[in-house]
Amino acid sequence: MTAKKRRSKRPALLSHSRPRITKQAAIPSLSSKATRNIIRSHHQLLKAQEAALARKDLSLVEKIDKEIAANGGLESYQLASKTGQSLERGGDSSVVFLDWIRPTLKQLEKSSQRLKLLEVGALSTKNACSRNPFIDITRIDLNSQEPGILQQDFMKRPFPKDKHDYFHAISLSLVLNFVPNVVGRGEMLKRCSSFLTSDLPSITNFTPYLFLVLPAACVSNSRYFSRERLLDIMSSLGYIQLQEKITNKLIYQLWEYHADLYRMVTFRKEELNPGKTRNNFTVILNDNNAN
Ligand SMILES: C[S@@+](CC[C@H](N)C(=O)[O-])C[C@H]1O[C@@H](n2cnc3c(N)ncnc32)[C@H](O)[C@@H]1O
Repeated sequence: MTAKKRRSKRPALLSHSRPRITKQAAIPSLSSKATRNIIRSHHQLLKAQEAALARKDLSLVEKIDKEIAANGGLESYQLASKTGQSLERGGDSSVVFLDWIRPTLKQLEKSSQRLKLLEVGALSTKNACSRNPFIDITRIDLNSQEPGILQQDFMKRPFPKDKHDYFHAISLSLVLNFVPNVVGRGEMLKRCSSFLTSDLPSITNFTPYLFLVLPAACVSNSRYFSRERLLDIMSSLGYIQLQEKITNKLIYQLWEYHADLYRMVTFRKEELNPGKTRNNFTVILNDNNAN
């Protein structure tokens, strides 16, 4: 009898992502292995830099800065992420969001109002949401790749001053996991609600949305995080989960924001799923009222 070759079961890595869900044109220049390596290495360097910063080791911070630049910096990371969105090995996550909010958009068809969407971490002006006539998108990114994307750090975006500065929905697709600082991730989630409004008169009792996409491994294979922990955090921030889709690589969620449900709770880093092969992804939420 011949011995069957056994495939070793590796734990899911955070850099593996993207299901096939779009007809977008392929960007064939990078192999999927190269794409994964660039994404993984960028995340690792940001994480190492964050740790060096916490230790006030400024020479290491500078050294890592140079290493990031030598690897092509944020631009090369964005190219790798875009490749992940291409037909060959990925998908445009906004297709999922669009599918979920179609009934809402249907209600806007007979009105002149549009669903105002803030897309944080936008890599393209041509995704499915951008092509929908009932959505009015504002796109921002730390490093803008196109004229239709405003170069802006969401964490520094000025808080709304009048009703035009609010949004009916925010998309955070593969952005939260990009934030290297675990407290910063909590701050990012908290900050979203300050930009959301339920003021959409054409729809009775409209409630604003948050569309969240993360690598599945963040919730399925982390020592310090889980779907339940994410649900607890989002509930404390006033969100109710409407939709969820989990693939081998990504978790997509649609949340509805209710300001009256907000009850700030502190969530610290704690071991939820022990295991040597797990990753360390987590989100810390501090009760500091710093919205
Ligand atoms: C992996 S890409 C994801 C892009 C796209 N949303 C997607 O789903 O494929 C992450 C993007 O988020 C951007 N980003 C991360 N933190 C941000 C912040 N605080 N403000 C604006 N953009 C941010 C990065 O510059 C990067 O282009």
